[in-house]
Amino acid sequence: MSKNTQYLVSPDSLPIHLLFITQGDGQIRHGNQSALNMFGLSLTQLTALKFPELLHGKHAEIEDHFSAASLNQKVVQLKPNISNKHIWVELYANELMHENESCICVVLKEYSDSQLILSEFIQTNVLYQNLMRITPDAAFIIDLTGKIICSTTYGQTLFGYMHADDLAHTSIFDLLVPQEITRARKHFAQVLTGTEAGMQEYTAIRKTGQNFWLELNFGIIRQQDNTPKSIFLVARDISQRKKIETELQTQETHYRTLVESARSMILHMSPDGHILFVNKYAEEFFGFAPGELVGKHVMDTIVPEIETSTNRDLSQMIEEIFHDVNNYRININENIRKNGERVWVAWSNGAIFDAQGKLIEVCSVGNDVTEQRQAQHELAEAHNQLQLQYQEIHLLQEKLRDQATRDPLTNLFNRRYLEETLLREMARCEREKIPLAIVMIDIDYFKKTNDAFGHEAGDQILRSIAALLQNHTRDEDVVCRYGGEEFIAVLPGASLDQAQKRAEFWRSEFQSLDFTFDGIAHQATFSCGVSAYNQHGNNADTLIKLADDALYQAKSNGRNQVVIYPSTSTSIV
Ligand SMILES: Nc1nc2c(ncn2[C@@H]2O[C@H](COP(=O)(O)OP(=O)(O)OP(=O)(O)O)[C@@H](O)[C@H]2O)c(=O)[nH]1
Repeated sequence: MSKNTQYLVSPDSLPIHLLFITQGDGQIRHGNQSALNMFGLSLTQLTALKFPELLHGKHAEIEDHFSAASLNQKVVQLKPNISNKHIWVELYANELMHENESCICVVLKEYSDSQLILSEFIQTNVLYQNLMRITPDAAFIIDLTGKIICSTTYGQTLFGYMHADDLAHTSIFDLLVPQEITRARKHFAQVLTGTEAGMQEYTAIRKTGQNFWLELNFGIIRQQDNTPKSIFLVARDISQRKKIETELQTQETHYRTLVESARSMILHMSPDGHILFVNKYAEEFFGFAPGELVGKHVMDTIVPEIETSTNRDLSQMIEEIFHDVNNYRININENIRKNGERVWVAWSNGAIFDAQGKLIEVCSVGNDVTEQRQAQHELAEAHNQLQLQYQEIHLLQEKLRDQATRDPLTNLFNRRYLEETLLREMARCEREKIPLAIVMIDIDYFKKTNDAFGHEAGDQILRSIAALLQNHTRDEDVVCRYGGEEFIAVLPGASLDQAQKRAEFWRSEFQSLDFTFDGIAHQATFSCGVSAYNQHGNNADTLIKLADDALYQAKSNGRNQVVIYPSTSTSIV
């Protein structure tokens, strides 16, 4: 309105409280019917007053000088005549022409109950006033109908509002999704009647329309007579917590589904060995009813004291598992069903620690390996059997090999073995640059002995020579029965001279043996021919042949003597 505006509508017909006062001294010039009603005064009474006389309490800032600017948007308390109650009003002032004179038109806007409460609240309660100023929470003062009187800055931004006034007069219930309102009102009513004091969770709605989780916690602000005056409300955005809770719940559901559908036994034990949890499969496997195992000690239910096949003390094992579960990451042990049946289970164990690192549970996952164990057992048995059979076969082979290489009468190696050995030993001596000699032995007049005392006597002599040669040769020497009464000794490392000496020793020893056949004393002798590798020849046949030649020479010379083949090359020794 401009300064010189004349109004055409009668102020009395307007449903608002209007006063016209003179600028400067505040003399009331006019009041409309609505204003007269509010004050309970006649127009004459009202116009006899100056504006300050209508005020309750001190309002120094507007008492000195009255102008539209000084009055506009001031909140004041008035004292009407009609009641003892004082009225809070907000003034909206402007200049205009009244009966051709410039004056101030003041609209008196009555404060709502909630504004009144807030005004009183702020003036009277320093604690809450400060609380609202400093609290980082979304805090609200609401009236007893749920209308917001004031809020902290975070209270506004939580709901997506920018200014304090945006939320004023809004019901807290209108900030929730519609389907939550009934429950919230019930909660609120319970708070007021004192039957429900706690906090509750709701789905709230932001200015943008976005939903979010909210926790509301109501506290009653009481008057001196203990009647509720208003509500202090703290609202918390719990969306993040709810998200985590939902995720946890989902994970828990997944875990539970996994655990309950698993075809493995899953068991949690406390550090003293009591069963804290066991899945359905484990209950069925061990033959217990649902819930029957929980609370029981493993040693009283599924773990026997002693393992039957190994005699292992299983109570000791349980103790050790809790002492250091890492040593029992995997353990296969005997368990026992409710019906007493023994079963084998492969358990894999893991420790569960609390935040302080203390072991609080052992979680074990088990699989029935009874059949595998049985199969393993049978396999081991079969393996043992095979091992035995193999040993037998090996012995038999050894025996057969022995039989194939040994002479049954004297147990000396036979001619075939000699041929193999001689070739091998010659090669070795060649490699190692050591000498090798052979001695060929033939019993003298053996035919006569046989003829005189029988074949058995001859055999006895043959066995005696064999024993003599075996007892007086080195390990690496090889003694063979070469023919009927012929023997060959292969002497690796022996020079011609050493071989001769050895043969001489055998000859002399044999000569001194006393035989008695049919009660008649008998003395036997043999002759020897000696040849040496390289000196006389460098192949087996030649070596044997030359030894035989030397032997022939011994026989020709009269027998019972050792002859070495005449040297044909320089000795390597
Ligand atoms: N008892 C017995 N006699 C055997 C065995 N093998 C061969 N003889 C006998 O040995 C004798 C060998 O006779 P001869 O070859 O004439 O040789 P010798 O009688 O010893 O005559 P010299 O060698 O010239 O001294 C034969 O009578 C064979 O029967 C045997 O395994 N046991």
